[in-house]
Amino acid sequence: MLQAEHLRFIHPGATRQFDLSMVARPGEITAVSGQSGSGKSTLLDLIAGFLTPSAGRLTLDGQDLLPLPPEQRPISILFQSETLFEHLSAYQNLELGLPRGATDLQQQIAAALAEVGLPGVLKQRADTLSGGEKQRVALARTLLRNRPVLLLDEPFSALDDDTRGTIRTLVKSLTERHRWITLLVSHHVDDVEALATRRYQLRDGMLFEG
Ligand SMILES: Nc1ncnc2c1ncn2[C@@H]1O[C@H](COP(=O)(O)OP(=O)(O)OP(=O)(O)O)[C@@H](O)[C@H]1O
Repeated sequence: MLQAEHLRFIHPGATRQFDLSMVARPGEITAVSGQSGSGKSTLLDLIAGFLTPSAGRLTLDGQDLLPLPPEQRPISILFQSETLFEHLSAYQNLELGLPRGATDLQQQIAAALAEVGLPGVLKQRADTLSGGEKQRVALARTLLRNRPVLLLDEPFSALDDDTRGTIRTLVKSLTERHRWITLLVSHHVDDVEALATRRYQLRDGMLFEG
């Protein structure tokens, strides 16, 4: 279980204090909605380690995450537009950041691409993939890195309606199958309706469940 307890933060020069508490459980998608400027990105940045709270606790199954720098946190992030290196192939993008020299790396990467419904794109350059295909490659990267927390920051916004539906279904099934703790930040009510097991509203610097 991922648990934030009274994470406090004030942006430099701002007056509003955030005081954020929530839980997110394995195999579930926890949705956070709120108006523009309510603090959704601030919450994700605190969890990912890009911002440091002035007080509070952040734990994963009891382990304190706050001392860890972003790259050591057991967290993957999926953004609206995927951050693949466009001039590299799907395989090369997936290989980056994985331990070198593993004998079965190629099989692992092929298996991850097959699991996200993209067999056969190993050698294809990222700039020749569609938006939905790039999101699938990014989900394959999450599978390969095997990090238990997935942060989704408006991940479906740039996709057309059909692709949006299929990527949503894929995120839900991967979350359930791999027991990911998935946190979804979205303006879109239909994304939240389709995916969320648990919901929070961000208002006045605080999270309210329901
Ligand atoms: N670097 C910063 N310095 C000062 N204030 C900031 C900074 N970043 C964000 N804020 C303020 O903190 C508040 C929350 O911003 P945040 O980006 O987290 O909201 P959000 O809910 O993600 O908004 P949106 O949905 O528009 O992306 C806003 O009032 C914003 O102006």
